[in-house]
Amino acid sequence: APEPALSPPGRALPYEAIPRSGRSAWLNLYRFWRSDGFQRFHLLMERSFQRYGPIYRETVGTYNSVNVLLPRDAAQLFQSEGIFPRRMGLESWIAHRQLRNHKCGIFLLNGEEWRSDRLVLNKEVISPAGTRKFLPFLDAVARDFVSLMQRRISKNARRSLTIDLYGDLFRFTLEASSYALYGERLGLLEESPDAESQRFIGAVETMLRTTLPLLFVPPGLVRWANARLWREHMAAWDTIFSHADRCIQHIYQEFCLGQQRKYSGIMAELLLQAELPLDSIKANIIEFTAGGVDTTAMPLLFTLFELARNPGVQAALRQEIAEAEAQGPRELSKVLNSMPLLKGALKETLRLYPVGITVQRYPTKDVVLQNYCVPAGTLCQVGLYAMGRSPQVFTNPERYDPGRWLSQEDNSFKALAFGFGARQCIGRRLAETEMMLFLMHVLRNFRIDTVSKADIKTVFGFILMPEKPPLLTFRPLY
Ligand code: HEC
Ligand SMILES: C[C@@H](NS(C)(=O)=O)c1cncc(N2C(=O)c3ccc(Cl)cc3C2(C)C)c1
Repeated sequence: APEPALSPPGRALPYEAIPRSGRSAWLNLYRFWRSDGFQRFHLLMERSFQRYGPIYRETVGTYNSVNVLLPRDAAQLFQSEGIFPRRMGLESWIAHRQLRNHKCGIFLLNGEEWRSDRLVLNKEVISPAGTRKFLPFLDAVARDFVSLMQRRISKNARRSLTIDLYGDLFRFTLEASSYALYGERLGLLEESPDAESQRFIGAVETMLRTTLPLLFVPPGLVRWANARLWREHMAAWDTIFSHADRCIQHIYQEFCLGQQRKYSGIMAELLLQAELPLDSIKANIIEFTAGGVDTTAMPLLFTLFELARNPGVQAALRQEIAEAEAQGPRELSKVLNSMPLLKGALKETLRLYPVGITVQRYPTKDVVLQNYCVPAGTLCQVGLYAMGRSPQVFTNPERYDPGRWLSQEDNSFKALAFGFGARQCIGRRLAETEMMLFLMHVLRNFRIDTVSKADIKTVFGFILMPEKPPLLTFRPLY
């Protein structure tokens, strides 16, 4: 076969020369729809990288994307994101906001509108100062979770507890994020959790599940083709908004009555600062409330499972926690910063189970990826799931080894689970501290075991989740 046409040195190959997955866009869409391809989107991407190499182009229906998986290509892509980084829009979510005449939060906004809201929100939600203020709230909820488990264990003679933690983890993350956001306990970790909040958790799950088939198809078509799915999607959104409205009303009422001076959560700080109009505060708080449940519960479940099937790692973490405690009572943020192995465990979990399976950008100027010229405005995606399991990027990728993140090797652009730069996940510090505190208190009080050592199958349901939740056993250490 003739040698592939190599471009003269220094000249990038044309865009059209990028390897393509599947010829016909519409046949791809049909195949996706039929084979439930959306649920296995991350696995299909991994296989495409194995077939076509570190860059390929795919067209599914009206959606066209250039996909990369190597850190240096991610770095190249982020260098050309401009000052208003942009991701793929979520038409069905925007359609709901327009239909109900709600403002959009920063996830759905773009350009100047996004930037002005984001800069105000950063101060309370992701800055070190903001994080230090809501940290104690998350610590209180993590301690309550341990008490809940101890109460349950004391109720059975075997002094251990084997349960499907799914529901409890959703209650924990909603309780924790709501306390940080509203300064109010929902009481989800008590014996009889509040029914309305349970309905909210269900609505977030339904909304995320019904978002999936809406991702790649214009909402107008879906409303006609599958009215029931559309109605279910809208009803879930309405439940989410009415729950958040209730919480916001409580705060707003108290805020108008008298300005208490001590910190009482992110929402109160935003009202006090008055740098955002109330309807913008509401739109963003709703995104944080709904976006703070499944996104953080799933990595906790995956971490507990990996620690259960890697007892050596679990013991090393318990040792690090004990040493951190032995240094005497200190400010919580200092305690968390003295547990690098626990931070590495979270990175390991998000490497193998990235909640958001890709990071997307539209480059604002032509960019060269893998020596191909990609024109400005082309949707580009970094395949996080494929990157995290690629032997080209990580040695022994299948091994759950938190220590790999502490070594001297260059890990830049390898830990992208929260995205990158000015548009990275604004909930990053909330999620990280919530997970660190949860694991610190749980590992200090219990040993985690699991019968099944087999890999968990994952499905993509707008967030990456287990096909079947693993059964875990909690044994008290004392
Ligand atoms: C409290 C809310 C909240 C939590 C908790 C949260 N997120 Fe996010 N996340 C957001 C919002 C809001 C955005 C959109 C930010 C923007 O567009 O400015 C976002 C965006 C992202 C993005 C896209 C970033 C980019 O560069 O495009 C990724 C990836 C992400 N989150 C990952 C995660 C992971 C992983 C977790 C948990 C382990 C998580 N998020 C938990 C609110 C949250
Ligand atoms: C899974 C990952 N997808 S991503 C952003 O990487 O493509 C992700 C990361 N961080 C936050 C989210 N959110 C949700 O889950 C969610 C629910 C309801 C609303 Cl109103 C807003 C949200 C956001 C977008 C905050 C989702």
